[in-house]
Amino acid sequence: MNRVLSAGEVADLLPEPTEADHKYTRGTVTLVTGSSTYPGAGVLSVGGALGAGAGFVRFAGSERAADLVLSRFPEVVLAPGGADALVIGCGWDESLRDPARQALAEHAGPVVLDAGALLDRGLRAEVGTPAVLTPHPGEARRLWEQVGGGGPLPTDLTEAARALSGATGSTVVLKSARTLVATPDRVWEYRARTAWPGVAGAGDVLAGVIGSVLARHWQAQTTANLGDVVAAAVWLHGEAGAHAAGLTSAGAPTHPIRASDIIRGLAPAWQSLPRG
Ligand SMILES: NC(=O)C1=CN([C@@H]2O[C@H](COP(=O)(O)OP(=O)(O)OC[C@H]3O[C@@H](n4cnc5c(N)ncnc54)[C@H](OP(=O)(O)O)[C@@H]3O)[C@@H](O)[C@H]2O)[C@@H](O)CC1
Ligand SMILES: Nc1ncnc2c1ncn2[C@@H]1O[C@H](COP(=O)(O)OP(=O)(O)O)[C@@H](O)[C@H]1O
Repeated sequence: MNRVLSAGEVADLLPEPTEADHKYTRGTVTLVTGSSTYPGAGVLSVGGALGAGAGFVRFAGSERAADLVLSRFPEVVLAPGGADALVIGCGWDESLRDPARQALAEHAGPVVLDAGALLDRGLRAEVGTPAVLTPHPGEARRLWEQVGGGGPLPTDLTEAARALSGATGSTVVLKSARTLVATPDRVWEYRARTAWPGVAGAGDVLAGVIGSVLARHWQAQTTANLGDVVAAAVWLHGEAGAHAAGLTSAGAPTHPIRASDIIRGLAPAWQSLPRG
């Protein structure tokens, strides 16, 4: 039976900052995303990281993407420095491999590998645990072939996510209308309340959101289960998409969205969490 987080459980996993918090205690994230081929993915992943509560966001993608990121989000820092969590891969091309390796060499915390980065064997091998891989179904099939899964990837999404997690030893986020988060021994599920978030760039936003939530937990050294933390991030992103599409209550009429709208939906999704 897949675990489905309640809004109350998500609220506990996404705590509000306290008076004692400051930008560094709230989690720092570095994103190696947005190649010159796909600069927009850099902007979208950074937007996800900022909108999910990180206190400090660094960007180490291509120069072209960096210009776009700064013009949209001047709060982002380009100077190198440490981070609690790394997000690598959204809008990947080969030019991001060197900055990714450099960031990994100095890093001990959680790493999110998305898009082309999760299919790069060398890079995967350089990531210590905990690693989070975020394939869509096409990437999941290619990853399964790479890790020598034997036979086709199971068609059942739960089995597929579990198999990929077992074969890679990583937490796997298998994305679709139903998103499965799998660790080798457990599976979480988030079922989207509307299909509008299935648009280009939505997964880039998600990678940033996961990195942001992981950074906060790593920095605070919480004892929360990694799968629970990632599942909470998936919930926040999914509910942000629902808010963006106008689905504020069950049955409300909805409308098309673009991935940038999901970033804007993160605030009302966060605000909808039951507190106290
Ligand atoms: N604004 C930007 O900069 C943006 C940049 N982006 C960046 O673009 C890069 C390429 O990413 P990508 O996902 O577009 O292409 P790719 O990895 O080749 O896989 C596509 C193939 O997989 C399959 N497939 C099956 N099921 C699927 C499913 N549910 N969802 C999706 N695919 C599914 C299907 O193949 P089929 O099943 O038809 O054989 C399909 O042809 C990546 O770095 C990304 O970050 C994007 O994020 C967009 C916004
Ligand atoms: N039918 C759908 N309903 C709701 N969400 C969807 C649907 N299809 C895909 N998504 C979501 O959209 C995102 C797509 O991610 P991905 O395929 O990596 O796109 P991109 O690389 O363009 O960002 C994932 O978060 C996935 O859960």
